[in-house]
Amino acid sequence: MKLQLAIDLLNKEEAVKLAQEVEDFVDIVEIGTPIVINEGLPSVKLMRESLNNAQVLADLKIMDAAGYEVSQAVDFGADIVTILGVAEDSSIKSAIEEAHKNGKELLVDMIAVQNLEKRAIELDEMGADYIAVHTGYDLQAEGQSPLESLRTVKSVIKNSKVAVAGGIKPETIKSVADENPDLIIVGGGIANAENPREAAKYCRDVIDGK
Ligand SMILES: O=C([C@H](O)CO)[C@H](O)[C@H](O)COP(=O)(O)O
Repeated sequence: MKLQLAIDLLNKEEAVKLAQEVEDFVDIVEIGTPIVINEGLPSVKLMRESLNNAQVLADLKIMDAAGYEVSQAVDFGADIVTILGVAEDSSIKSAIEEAHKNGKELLVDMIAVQNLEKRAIELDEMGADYIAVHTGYDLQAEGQSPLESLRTVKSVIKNSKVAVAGGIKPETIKSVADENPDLIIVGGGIANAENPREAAKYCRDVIDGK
């Protein structure tokens, strides 16, 4: 099981500082959508150049022109790029093809997908590397969590890895880890913690079963 730190609400220099502080405990560092919107792909490049071993995920949430967008993110140093599960099949397929051509991975974000089971089966067959169930900020504000969706998607896919995101905190990560996803994504639970390094270590220990 891998741990990803999602960084959303900082500028790129602050994001690098946070990532370096917790890099020992995380497998993947995400440059979140708000950072990409505010500062563009140079934020991905700066993160890639600033880390030692962690992979860098560019949370582009691609919807169209997918092959091109993936190629750009890869050129700027992304190891994993995200696309939305509600995108057209042709977009998903070209994104997968472009990522794999470059030895990189594609994560499909299931935010706003209505029929999770059906779409997860289709994405699995298309060859998505990760299928991520995700309760976004706006539904978190309504009290929703991604646990039930995680169970649904896990029960139907055969080849893709399953990721889970949305409001996961050190206090709740154990209940998520118990479902055995391949990747747990924690954003504010680490980034907004009083001591982010301690929060990241705690999450790592739970994932490692310590
Ligand atoms: O993808 C995200 C969200 O849509 C804002 O861009 C977050 O990175 C994701 O939800 C993880 O962050 P937390 O919910 O704060 O754990």
